[in-house]
Amino acid sequence: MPVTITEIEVKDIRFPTSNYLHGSDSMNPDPDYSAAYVILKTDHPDGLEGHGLTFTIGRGNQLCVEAIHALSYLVKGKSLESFTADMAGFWRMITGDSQLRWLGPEKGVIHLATGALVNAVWDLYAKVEDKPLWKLLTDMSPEELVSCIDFTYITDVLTPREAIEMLEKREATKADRVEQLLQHGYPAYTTSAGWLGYSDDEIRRLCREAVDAGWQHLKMKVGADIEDDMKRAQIIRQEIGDDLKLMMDANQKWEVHEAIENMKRLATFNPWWIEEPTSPDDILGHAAVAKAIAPIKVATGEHCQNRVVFKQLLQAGAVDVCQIDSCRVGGVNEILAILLMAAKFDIPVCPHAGGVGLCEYVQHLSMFDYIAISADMNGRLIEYVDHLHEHFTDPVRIKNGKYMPPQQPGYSITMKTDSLNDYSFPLGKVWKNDNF
Ligand SMILES: C[C@H](O)[C@@H](O)[C@@H](O)[C@H](O)C(=O)O
Repeated sequence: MPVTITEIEVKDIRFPTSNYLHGSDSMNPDPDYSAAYVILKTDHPDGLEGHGLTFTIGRGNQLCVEAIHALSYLVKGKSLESFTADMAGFWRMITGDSQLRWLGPEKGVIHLATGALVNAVWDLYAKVEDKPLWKLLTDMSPEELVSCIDFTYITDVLTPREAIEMLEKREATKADRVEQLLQHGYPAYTTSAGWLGYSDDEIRRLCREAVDAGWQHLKMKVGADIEDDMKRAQIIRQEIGDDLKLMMDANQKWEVHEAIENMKRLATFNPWWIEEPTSPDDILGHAAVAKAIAPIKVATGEHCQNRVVFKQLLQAGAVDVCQIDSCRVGGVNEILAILLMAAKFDIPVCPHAGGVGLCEYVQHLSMFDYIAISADMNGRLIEYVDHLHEHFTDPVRIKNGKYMPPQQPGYSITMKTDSLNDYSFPLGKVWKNDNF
């Protein structure tokens, strides 16, 4: 029975910094985590809806909400089947709209909005098929998966034929990896002990708690002040010992030469990777950093605009760890292209998840990557931050430092109705007494 998207609601959801207990990073000192949230209402007899969001911060959310409104005419009144029959065509229709394309193309606010809308369609698709998104993707044939991808501008590194061959290689053993995941989960790392702004005692306490909870990999923020970074790294190493992996994240703070100089100093604490050492647009800068600080790895991707920029990061040897972001690029379709390109270059994918709803989203992507593309969990981790999960109807489940596969149908991004009401900006109960 065809399912029609009858109405589209877009909400401006904001969580004041004081509502979740963490410090900050070198570029976002006071982030009100926010979601430009979209609901696709349908005529499905069970009232199924597609939900999607894009993670932004505070005031920026408003622009994203407006951009989703602007795109929604492309989806409203259409049937889900008209999209799923040609997923790549659906994606091209959204990103190629001649009235809106000029705003990007495929970058910035309009592409964040694309991510929210496209992911909402995938959420609806998975709910209609009664499967969690990772399983929906897993059950697709190589041809079906490849038919979801827009290969425009990437055929110099990946053709549809090659993508099908890569996926075919994994077909026979997919079921074993599903079993493995259901039993043991997917490895993760925590960012929660490493924010800026904690006292030394708090850092020690958070590190101890993280070690006791079974975390083997921890990430700390750097970039505000190198002396402070050295001091905090020393405290963290004292608490977690030499064997656990420590990652560092500069959130784009440094010039290329500063990144190299600072990482040569921080090397004494044996960091596994440095994340976003400089501008996310500076591919050659990342390549220079990677060359100068090896064997410390360079990780980036949470602000990478689209598959074309990912392609160049990979081609230039500028990235050792590919950090896809489920909302910044244009949703599941574009993520599939990036996962396949990363696999071709033999670069592990460790998704970015420090935001609202990102953990809920990216677990599906990493699990699918393992089952159908990489077939490997070595050196691959999903980021975990421990706040705001209580707002979701199907929050992530972590056991012994591992993500357990979600079981409910959809893309795990549906927020509770009370949360949507209370945190709506500016009239939800959390905001309504504030003066703006
Ligand atoms: C403002 C956010 O919390 C960022 O600090 C966060 O996304 C971060 O870059 C991360 O890697 O998790």
